[in-house]
Amino acid sequence: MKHSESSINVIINPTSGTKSKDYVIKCLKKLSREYDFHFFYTEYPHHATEIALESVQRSVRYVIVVGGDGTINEVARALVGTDTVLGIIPHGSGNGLARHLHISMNIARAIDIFKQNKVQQIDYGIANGNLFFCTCGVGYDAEVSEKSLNQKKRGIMMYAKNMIDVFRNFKPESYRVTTSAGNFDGKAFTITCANASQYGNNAYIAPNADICDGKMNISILDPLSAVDIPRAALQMFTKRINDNPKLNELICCTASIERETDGVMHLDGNAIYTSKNINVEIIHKGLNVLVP
Ligand SMILES: Nc1ncnc2c1ncn2[C@@H]1O[C@H](COP(=O)(O)OP(=O)(O)OP(=O)(O)O)[C@@H](O)[C@H]1O
Repeated sequence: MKHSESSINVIINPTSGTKSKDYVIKCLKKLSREYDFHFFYTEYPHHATEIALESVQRSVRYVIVVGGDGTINEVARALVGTDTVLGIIPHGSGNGLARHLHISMNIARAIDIFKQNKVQQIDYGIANGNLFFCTCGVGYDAEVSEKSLNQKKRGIMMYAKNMIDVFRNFKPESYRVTTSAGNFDGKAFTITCANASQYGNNAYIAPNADICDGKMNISILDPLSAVDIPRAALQMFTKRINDNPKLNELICCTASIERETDGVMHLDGNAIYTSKNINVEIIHKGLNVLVP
């Protein structure tokens, strides 16, 4: 790995999203007289973390991700608490963090971020030792993420199919959520700890979440039946989910979620298995990110 403090490491996940990465590489290569880009292609899950860790060790100033929220998570977890700055060229299926930060989905405009060099410190979350930057949660969303694990096909159509398949057999679990802002006790469709306001694709689960306030917005949806889904979906895409009478919101820095058994949890849309008790906390302004 060739590095210097002025170099910019670009980590490309060739499998993220549904579009070819050729155009973005071509655009970046056009700028190679002005910027000292070094390109790295991920070859397997978590490879991005290894490349990012090595970049930090070598004091690389910027690490740019060409990928989606999963790749961003793998890179950003190596950058937290360091001076290395994360750049995002959105190329995933949902691009929740990029959308929250108003980074353009237009590649040429997203690349313009280098020229402005505006750096913002953002918060991130830790759930049972696992980092997240957008959202983490349990319940329906986590089960949909679990179904998407190891599926080769990506994109919104695949995700929509998984959502329908999971909904058919979904049984809400009972939870106890304890926070300094209040508690929740009962069955829930989904519990989402939102550092950013959306899951991706402009589906806003916590429209008022502020990524720099040192807090998370925990959105808890009571059990939903099939007739409740169209309204809840419409409200998510129009930033009005807080109008839904089945939504409970707790805004806090730390939370404990207790459920009936160990099970699945998602972090930025990627499912992992964890214990029945989940401790979540927000770390204030722990990551430097290039923003428009
Ligand atoms: N070469 C590779 N082969 C298979 N999987 C990979 C490879 N490189 C990275 N990955 C995995 O691909 C996963 C998905 O990437 P990513 O989340 O960026 O795309 P996405 O799911 O399409 O977008 P989004 O998360 O925004 O919806 C990551 O979790 C990462 O571990």
